[in-house]
Amino acid sequence: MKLRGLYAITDSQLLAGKFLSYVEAALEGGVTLLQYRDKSSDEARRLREAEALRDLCDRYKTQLIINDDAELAARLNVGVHLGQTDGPLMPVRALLGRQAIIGSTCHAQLELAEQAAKEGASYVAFGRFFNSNTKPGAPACSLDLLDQARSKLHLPICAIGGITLDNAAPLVAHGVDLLAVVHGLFGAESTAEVTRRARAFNELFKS
Ligand SMILES: Cc1ncc(COP(=O)(O)OP(=O)(O)O)c(N)n1
Ligand SMILES: Cc1nc(C(=O)O)sc1CCOP(=O)(O)O
Ligand SMILES: [Mg+2]
Repeated sequence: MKLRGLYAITDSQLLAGKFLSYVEAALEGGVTLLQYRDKSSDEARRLREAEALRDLCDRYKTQLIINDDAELAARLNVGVHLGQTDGPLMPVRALLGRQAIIGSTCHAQLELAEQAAKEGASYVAFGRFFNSNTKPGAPACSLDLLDQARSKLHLPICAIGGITLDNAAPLVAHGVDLLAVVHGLFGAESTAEVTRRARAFNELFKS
């Protein structure tokens, strides 16, 4: 499966009271990957929500990725996204199998991406590219790094951090395969606007 297009990421606070309706609206507009990102330790709710997302993703033929939690990903037979403090990648690859999608946060460091590629990552994520409401403290990353990454790496490149429809086009022009977005997608006022935004993000990959 080609990993290219919109990578929608959930946010439990932003989506409170409209979680599934907003996610479904995004899937309606087209989502290549959907990440369940919930930083709480409420295991029961996390399992319930992740199962609901898996069922929704099955209906829309979208791939579900769980943030941080390889055990939950294994339980649901879906992919996982790992940051630099979320544990080593290789045992997770062994746990989830060769086909599973495993993403790796590489901040603004090409060496981290080269290491992740060696260890079997399915995609590497660089960021943050713009100011992020969701994660204000994330280290900054430049378009120059994308050019270097594009020439050195042979796996999909994901960009994250403050991405909106107004600032995403240069990222795609610099070789990004996946646009990972929270507020720029789910910060919309209505489900119709979420769907419109998802479609518009995907349009950026067609020109
Ligand atoms: C697609 C994508 N890229 C980066 C991250 C950030 O992961 P991490 O550094 O582990 O931070 P948290 O998201 O866990 O707070 C991500 N989740 N997804
Ligand atoms: C979860 C996350 N990781 C980042 C990184 O730079 O590693 S930025 C980020 C938040 C992305 O949300 P928004 O689209 O609202 O800025
Ligand atoms: Mg993490």
